[in-house]
Amino acid sequence: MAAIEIRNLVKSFGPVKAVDGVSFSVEAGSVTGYLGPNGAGKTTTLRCLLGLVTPDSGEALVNGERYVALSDPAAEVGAVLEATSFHPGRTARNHLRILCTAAGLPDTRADEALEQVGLADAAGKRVGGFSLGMRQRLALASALLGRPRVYILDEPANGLDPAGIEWLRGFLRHLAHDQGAAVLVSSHVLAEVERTVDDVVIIAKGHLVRQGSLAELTSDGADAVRVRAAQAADLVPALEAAGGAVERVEDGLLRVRGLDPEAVGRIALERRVALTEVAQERSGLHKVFLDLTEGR
Ligand SMILES: Nc1ncnc2c1ncn2[C@@H]1O[C@H](COP(=O)(O)OP(=O)(O)OP(=O)(O)O)[C@@H](O)[C@H]1O
Repeated sequence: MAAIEIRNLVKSFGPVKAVDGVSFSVEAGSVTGYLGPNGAGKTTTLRCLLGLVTPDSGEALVNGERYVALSDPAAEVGAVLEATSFHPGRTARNHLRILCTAAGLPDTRADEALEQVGLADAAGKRVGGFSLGMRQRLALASALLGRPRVYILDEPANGLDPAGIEWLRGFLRHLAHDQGAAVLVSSHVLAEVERTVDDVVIIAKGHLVRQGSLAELTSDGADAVRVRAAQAADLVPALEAAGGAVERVEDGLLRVRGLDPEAVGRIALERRVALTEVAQERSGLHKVFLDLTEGR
């Protein structure tokens, strides 16, 4: 049984099909990035998983159950949703203690969770004065309270500075790889999660576009360099001698695998061939995501 399972999920809001037949699963011990442009349907999917939205059809299951059927939700799944609201007058510690009480957890979990997210020093401060990044950490602390093994995080990197994003990366990987948790993390910025995730699910306009492992996403080996030159044919022997696999796309246009643009440029210079174009072509999931998000 997968820790998180989405099966043929469909949800419309009036005429808008927010999620239209999406299926994927997340296993324990791995971080899955749920990626897509703004409005793709990511938040709706996650809200279905957390029982906040009722699907029109299909299923969104945590540990094989619908969220509403979980007997002790705080101990099974931790969530960070977009735009979590906090009472501004409450301290971080009190905010978490209230959640502990509601979930039947000891108060001591509040300080432990604050420590885990690096907010121990701010435990007694009012949340109203917190930066967006601190609020994100506090939201994450609330997800940790019941020590669940499944995490559903909607854009958790929002508002974090580069150091915060680096910290979050290490933290999510630790949860999954060292503690065996299943982590599903949404983002509309590929670069944010690229070094965090093991697997990737990409959606756009409510449809699943691609899913695969990170290895497939970043399969540099399959990336190619586009080379355009009037005398492109003169370059072929030298490119091949340097280890490139050359495809002749059309007269004056080559696609070279196994060499980077810099190496191609150096060879062209040595051969005195004037290039009119030299560009990295992305393949696989990387290209799919860029095609979906470019210009947005
Ligand atoms: N409660 C709602 N009422 C009406 N339309 C909604 C509602 N929630 C979502 N939508 C619409 O459903 C579509 C998918 O939205 P969703 O928030 O799931 O996308 P997303 O991928 O999370 O986007 P973002 O990255 O901007 O958060 C959008 O067109 C959105 O406007």
